[in-house]
Amino acid sequence: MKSDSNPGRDEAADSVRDRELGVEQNHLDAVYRRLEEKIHEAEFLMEDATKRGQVGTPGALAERDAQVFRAGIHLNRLNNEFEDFLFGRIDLLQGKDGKKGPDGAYTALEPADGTVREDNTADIAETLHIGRIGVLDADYSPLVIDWRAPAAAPFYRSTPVDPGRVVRRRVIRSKGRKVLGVEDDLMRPELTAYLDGERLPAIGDGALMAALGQARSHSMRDIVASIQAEQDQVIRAPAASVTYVEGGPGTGKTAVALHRAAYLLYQDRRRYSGGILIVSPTPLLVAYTEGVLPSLGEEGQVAIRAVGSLVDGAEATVYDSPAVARVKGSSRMLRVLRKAARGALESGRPGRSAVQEQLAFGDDDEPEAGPTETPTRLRVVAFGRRLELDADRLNRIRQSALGGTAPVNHLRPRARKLLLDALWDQSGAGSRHSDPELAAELRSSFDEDVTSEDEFLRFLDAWWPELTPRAVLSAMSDERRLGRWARRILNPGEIRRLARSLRRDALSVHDVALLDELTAVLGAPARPKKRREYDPLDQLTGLEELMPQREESQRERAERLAQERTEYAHVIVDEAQDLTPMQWRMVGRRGRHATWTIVGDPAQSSWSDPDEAGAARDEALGSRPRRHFTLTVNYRNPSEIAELAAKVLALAMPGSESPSAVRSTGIQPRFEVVREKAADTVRAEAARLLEQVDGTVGVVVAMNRRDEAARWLSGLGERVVALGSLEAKGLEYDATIVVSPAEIADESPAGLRVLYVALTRATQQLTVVSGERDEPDGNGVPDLLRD
Ligand SMILES: Nc1ncnc2c1ncn2[C@@H]1O[C@H](COP(=O)(O)OP(=O)(O)OP(=O)(O)O)[C@@H](O)[C@H]1O
Repeated sequence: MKSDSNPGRDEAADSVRDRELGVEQNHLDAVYRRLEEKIHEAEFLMEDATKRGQVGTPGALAERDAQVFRAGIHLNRLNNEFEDFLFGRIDLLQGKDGKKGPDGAYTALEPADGTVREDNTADIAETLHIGRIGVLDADYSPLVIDWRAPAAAPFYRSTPVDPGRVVRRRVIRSKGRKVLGVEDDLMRPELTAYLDGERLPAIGDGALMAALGQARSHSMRDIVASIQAEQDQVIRAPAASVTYVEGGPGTGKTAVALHRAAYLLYQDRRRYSGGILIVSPTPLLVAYTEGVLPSLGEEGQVAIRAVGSLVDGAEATVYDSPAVARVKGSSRMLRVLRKAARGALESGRPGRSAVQEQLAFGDDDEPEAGPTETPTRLRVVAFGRRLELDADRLNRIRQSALGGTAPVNHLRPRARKLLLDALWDQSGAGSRHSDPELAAELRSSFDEDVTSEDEFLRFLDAWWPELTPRAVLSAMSDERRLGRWARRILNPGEIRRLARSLRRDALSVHDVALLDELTAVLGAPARPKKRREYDPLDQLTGLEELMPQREESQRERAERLAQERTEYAHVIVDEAQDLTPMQWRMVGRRGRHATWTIVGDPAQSSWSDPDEAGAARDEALGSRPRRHFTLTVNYRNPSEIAELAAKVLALAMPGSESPSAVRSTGIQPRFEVVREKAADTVRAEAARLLEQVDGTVGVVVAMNRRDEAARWLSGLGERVVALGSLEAKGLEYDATIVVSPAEIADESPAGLRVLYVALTRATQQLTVVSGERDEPDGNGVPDLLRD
């Protein structure tokens, strides 16, 4: 790791470094002066807009609104205290032509002929500073180029093999308004370049290594200052259709996906006002990645949701056993759910109202005991006559209504109409008038007569209740009934396990996809309309739609819109290899008209049947063309850890290649064997690692040991956490302890791939703790990790 206090640095180098820091400090000062001017401008605009509001004509009010909105966004972005707001700089040679882009920078990628002189010297023609958002000087020259602008691309794309116009790439580290350090990479090391007659120096050992060596916290950092060329290709890939990215552990897939969201918004904000959805496998990964987009200046338009929280109101964190998960995730469930939706209707009225059901997603909610008895007879009095439909007739009416293909809840009006037809026939009133107009009038008053009777309404509610997804799911917890609905689709063991798991209180991650499917099968119940705040101005002007609600800030408004959104303009799926077929259907419904970015690694898949999931994914994506990318460099694990993990990869997916690790630490993984109690061994090792690293320590255990492992670590502080194997997805720690590889590998048919995930979480140190089941050798190396 590079350090600013390298003792070997001589005085001359120190003075060059100080001078360069001074140069960057001057530039940063100029940027902040300009930002302050812009903030004042925005504040003035806001004030001016508020005054317009007092004029009160519809035109002035609409204009006020638009102005407040724009100025508000501007202020928000400028006031955001960005850590290292300005982070990069490139020094470039003269371009082939003299054309400039909208950001004031020259557009040519290649240098003009003759720019490099025969003695390998050249002059720097252009210097660009790169930052989180763009800032133009008062004369419209670029003070800072937004990292997503085309002019910033060479900062990421240029390599010594293909340098383009870039001579030197510099990463600037600052805190608040103070420049702390610079790291230079020379893209044309053979060249002696001059800037304003002075030789261009290079400081430091390179930005990437400096970034990778930093201690990890429980939040992911953006990589905007050190995005690598192959990653940049993905981030800036055109949004059309499907961008498909594969890469091994630590290749930056999650980081790239997040930066791509920010890039797409920058490129076409209007188009993505339809929202970007990022689907993440676990709430832990959501929490870990949540801060990255705000650090890039983006909030509001992007929703990061765990796959267990995609359905409104559901917040599932419970994991099913692998055997149950395999059933719930399989596309066979589709047929079971369709049968259950119709079957639940015949079983009778659910115990709670639709509104209660809507609210009944919380973890502590008891699922219902199941539907109450369905009525077998309808008796009403109409036109003074007693009318009655018996069980047989009712059954025929129900079958006829169900003959339609519409969602079950939407067939209720049809069933009601068929009931009324049958009662009308029985009443004999149809023969009273030959005049069609009079007959129609009579029929209409008959219908009114019947439908105003409490008896009829009660009957309809019980006989054709409005079903909610949750009610159907709880009806499926009855093994006998589920057996009927799942006959010849699931085997008896699967039916038993599925029914038992649905009797549990809390919703599991896999239940959420079932609920979503049921919403589609049943038809969405009408949402209660949200009441708007009363705004007297609405009454005056009639500009309801244009006026923002008075007490709602822009951020709240963006959040509310995001909450209400069910479809998105772009969908990004992280850890896509883990989505089950039923989850692909759920995610697919949210992006029916979207463009997509899908990132994943088949070697890390915890789903047992990748082909089945692949088919569901292809169905979700339809015939959209796909653009494939592969990321090849592991930025997380040092080579010592990557080599150990590669042994499991060879078992999990023979023949697949590991990404190459970009650095080595010289520290080999350690092997410990449980002597008496796992608790003591793991706790002692965790305490040791906490001493060794500045950042975090993760202890990964088989899923059924999660709670136990948390107890082992109690009192060791917040830097250390215990995780079930499936929860480790996507996360990283300075050091990890993987407890019993054999237990993790035996958890499910995908166990070896899950173990591969567990072994690739550490940025510095890894300890493997083995029990008896791991059959450790004399050095403590478990069977699965031996050569
Ligand atoms: N260009 C880069 N500069 C600095 N750090 C980087 C770069 N690319 C990736 N990293 C870091 O490498 C680590 C791994 O990145 P990330 O989690 O995005 O990888 P991943 O491919 O999603 O991994 P996994 O498949 O194991 O979940 C993170 O700490 C990330 O910040």
